[in-house]
Amino acid sequence: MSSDETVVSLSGVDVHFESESGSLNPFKDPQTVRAVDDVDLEIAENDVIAIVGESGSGKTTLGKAAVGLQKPTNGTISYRGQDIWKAQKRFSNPDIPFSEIRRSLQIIHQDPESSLNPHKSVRSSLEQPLKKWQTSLGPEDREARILAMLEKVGMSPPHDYAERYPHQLSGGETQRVALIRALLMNPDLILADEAVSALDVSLRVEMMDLMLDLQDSFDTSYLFISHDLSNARYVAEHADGYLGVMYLGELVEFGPAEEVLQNPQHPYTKVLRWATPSLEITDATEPPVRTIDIPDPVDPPSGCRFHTRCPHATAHCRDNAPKSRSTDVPEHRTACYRVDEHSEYWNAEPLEGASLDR
Ligand SMILES: Nc1ncnc2c1ncn2[C@@H]1O[C@H](COP(=O)(O)OP(=O)(O)OP(=O)(O)O)[C@@H](O)[C@H]1O
Repeated sequence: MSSDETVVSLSGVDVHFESESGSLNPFKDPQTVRAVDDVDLEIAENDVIAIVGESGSGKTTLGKAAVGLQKPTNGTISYRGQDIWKAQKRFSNPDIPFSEIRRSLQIIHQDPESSLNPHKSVRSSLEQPLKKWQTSLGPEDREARILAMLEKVGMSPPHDYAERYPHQLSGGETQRVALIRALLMNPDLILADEAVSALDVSLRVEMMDLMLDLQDSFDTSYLFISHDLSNARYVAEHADGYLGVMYLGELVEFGPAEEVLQNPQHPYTKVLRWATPSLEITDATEPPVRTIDIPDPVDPPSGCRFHTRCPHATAHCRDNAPKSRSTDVPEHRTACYRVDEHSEYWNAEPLEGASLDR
């Protein structure tokens, strides 16, 4: 992590959901989806962390947990050392009040229209956070602040945009308003959940550049979630940030973005890299997996969850779940036995179709 102070810290976080199959069939036990399993993550001031993984790997659930919108089943989530969920309890008398935590942890969604009230003008939507959190600002200062922000994000003339309603904005403009709205709260962390995925490809880079540009002026951190490694990489590399890779609820690799991309240690990260043509790192035509089938998160494989697909899996991987461990590079960690030269992995029998080849 950077030397700045930690804003949000997740320690041993699980988020498990009871699936609804039990209600459809009362004789069947409800099943548990392990959306997030045993994740540790530290987000420091001014950090940019991009989390990437296939659909259903638990990215959104992890992000929501980090900003206090999803209660963990196990583990703790703290904001500047204050347990977020303890702060919510009545009579808990926390060091940091929950309202302050709520303000400091903001979210922008894939579909920003859902976070803007269709019956409110842009001005009115942006006034709300200022009225609530910047009570010293009078109406004129508020107006000046809003117009300056609209201008800053390229929505010019700002007076005209301030009058508009969400249906009069393009997708990119709506997303900019959602970003301004989050920033006006002066947050420490913004969860950007697939924030650029719905935009046209040409607008994505523009929006990501804008987010990074504003990060400097607002001193905020981003937890940027994407199923698309090119977007995650763009944001994390440009900010000199971190990249985390999720697979079936687990954070299987984490580290400085450039290091994770240039020197991936988890075989699943290599699959993602292979599947991202813009990276142009490999000319292999076949994906580096034994099977393309993704297991059911309700019933994940034993041991290492990637062992059913991994080209290097052994019986040791099938029978034992690897803990996240450090690689040779500072801050780079992965949940794969292959980084430990003393692991029993190296003496175990490769699974059918797999090999130990490095
Ligand atoms: N409220 C819920 N109740 C039951 N299961 C849930 C709930 N929210 C998420 N899940 C399940 O948890 C798993 C992880 O979901 P999550 O949305 O976090 O993944 P994701 O990586 O963000 O995927 P996507 O990009 O498709 O949203 C999925 O199997 C999903 O069906």
